Order: sequence, then structure tokens, then C-alpha cells
Amino acid sequence: MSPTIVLEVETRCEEEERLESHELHKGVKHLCERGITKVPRKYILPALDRPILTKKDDATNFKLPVIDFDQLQGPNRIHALESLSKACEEYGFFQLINHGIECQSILEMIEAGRKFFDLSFEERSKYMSNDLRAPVRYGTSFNQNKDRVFCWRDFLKLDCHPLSDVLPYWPSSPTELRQAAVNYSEKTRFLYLMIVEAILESLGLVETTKDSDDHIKEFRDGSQLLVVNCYPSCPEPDLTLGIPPHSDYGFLTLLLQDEVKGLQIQHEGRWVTVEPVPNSFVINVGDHLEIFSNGRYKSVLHRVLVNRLKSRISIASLHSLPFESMIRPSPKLINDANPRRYKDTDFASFIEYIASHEHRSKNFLESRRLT
Ligand SMILES: O=C(O)CCC(=O)C(=O)O
Ligand SMILES: [Fe+2]
Repeated sequence: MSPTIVLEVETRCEEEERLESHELHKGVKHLCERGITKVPRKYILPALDRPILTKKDDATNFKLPVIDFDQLQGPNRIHALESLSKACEEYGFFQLINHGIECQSILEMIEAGRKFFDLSFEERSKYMSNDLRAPVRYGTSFNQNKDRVFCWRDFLKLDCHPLSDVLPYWPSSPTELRQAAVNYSEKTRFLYLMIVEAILESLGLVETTKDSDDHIKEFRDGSQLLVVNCYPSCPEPDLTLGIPPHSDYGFLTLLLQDEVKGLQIQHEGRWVTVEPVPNSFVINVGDHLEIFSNGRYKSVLHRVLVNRLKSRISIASLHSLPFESMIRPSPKLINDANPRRYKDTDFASFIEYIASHEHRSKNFLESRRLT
């Protein structure tokens, strides 16, 4: 072993001796507050799973499709629907611009999320829970009870539906969090329903927005989970990930990233970075929509890189069908040329699956596929 490697191993060991194992469960913000200078071994990915961080910016040759929400509402709807359909088929992701949610609501939500992670660990830890159905959950990694290797993220998950039932459980500190999250969740929910209408139309399931009313009922009652992701700066970003490759379980995710990049999606067999675009949402197809569209729209793998110098916050609004709904391919999208590709599934089986399996990329969706 070279002298530098010996020294590195020694520093890592010394730091780890000072860290008791239960401290890893307190999250990465806590580790940073303890002043670590090396990534503890629990976070080090096997060499093949590590990200390759290059200085060269791959964004110059990759652009996510952009959908203009204004155009979806205007006389150009047909063209905007074609672009939407192409984006969901080929990328599983798109940027939404001109979405109509004021900057103020967005900034207030990001700021409130940031302040939550600036609270003392004692204050944050009041919301730690192993119950996957708890209305509020603060935690770390992906599934901290199962992950063999931890990832470099802490999270606050707020169940948003029905608001009146869950609100009393939300953190009362920082004082502005509840109001900011109520406002933000209501606005993103409204936007989500408008996008669902467009998606149903793009799949040829409704002729016009007028007769989409019947179809949209089930979506109106759907669940919504706000996830505030906090990725502190990381001393060795090439050894770990903020979130490992995964697809989102629900129907659609509306994601807000701050100005620090980190999100990568799998496209044509490589990892490409999604450049943050101010005032836009990154929207992606979830497993429910892939199943519902009988495989036409793709729930695509994505992951998050961390940064040596900057911390990053993102806010994901995950929208799913109601807890008790059965998710199945739309009968109108099944025919001789397109046989049914997925088994029926529901929320309970998903919860059971993630509670009992270690996270491995698209495994839940794979388990629902008919061969
Ligand atoms: O932070 C990001 O950019 C992505 C977060 C994400 O994929 C998730 O919360 O499911
Ligand atoms: Fe995700």
C-alpha cells in the first residue's frame, strides 16, 4: 500500500472510531456538523456503482424536452400534447416552464425546508419514524433500515392528503414551514391535476378536457407526499451518491431543484445531468403511469450526485393514485398488438415490498411485469 493510501485509511479509521454506529442513523447533516473530513465506510459504494465525476459538462449536448404550460392551455394544445407524449415516451422526464406558480411560493417553500435542516438535531429528530405511513418522517439515506450502503441525503417527508388530517402532525418549527408547505402543496396539486388531464388526452383516453372530468375523479383523491431532500456538501463525492438509481413509485413527480445541479437521469444507456432551469419544474413519469399507460410512458431511472463544495436542496412532490386504488393498465390501451404488460398492483403491496427488500433500482416495477 502506498504511504498516501495508508494515511487515508488511518484518517478514515480514526474518524470512524469517534463516530458511534448509531450516529450514522442521525443523518449526513449531523455527520457534517461533527466535522468529518472523510466519508465513513458505510457510505462508500462498490467501485462499479460509483459516479464518474468529470469536469467536462455533459449538459452541453443534453437538453431535457421543455413543455410550455401556457401552450398546453392555449390554441397550440395539440402540438404541446405531441411534445408531451414524445417526452414521456423517450425520456420519461421533461422541464415544465410557464407553470403559473408564483416565485414567492416556491422560494418560501425552499427557504422553510432549508431552515428545517438548520434546526438542531434534537429538534429535527422529533420527527424520526420507522413507520412508512407516518404523516411526517425525518430520516436519512434511502431506506435506512435496509440499506447496506447509506446514501448522502437526509429527508423530511410530509404526507399532504387530506390536509386537514395531516397538518397537526407537521413540524411546528421553523414557524413558517406549515404555511409554506400548505400553500406549496395546494398549488402543486392543482398543477398536477392539470398535467394529468393533458396526459390522459395525450394517451388518447379522452377527446377533450370536457369529458376528462369522469377520468380525473380518481386522481383528485390521490395521495401526495412532499419530500424535502437535503444533500450537504460531501468531502468525497466520487465515493457515494445523494440517492442511488431508482424510479419513482407514483404517477408523476413534480421536482424543484435549487440552483445546484446533481440530478442525473438514465438516457440512451448513459447518465446525463439535468441542468437546473430557474422557475421550472422537472416532471417525471412514475411507476403507476408506466403501468397505467401499459408501458408506453417510461418510468426512468434517476440518481443524485453530491457536491464537494455546495449543499443542495430539492423538493419532490410525489403524486400517486389513492392508497386503496388498484393500479392497472388502462383497458383502452390493451389490444392484440399491445397485450397487457403488467399485473394489477396496489399501494399496500408496494409498502410491503420496500419494507422487506433492500433498494435495487427498478425492482418494484420489474416485479409487476408480465413476462
Ligand atoms: O434531488 C433530486 O434532484 C431528485 C430527488 C428524487 O429523485 C426523489 O426524491 O425521488
Ligand atoms: Fe426520484
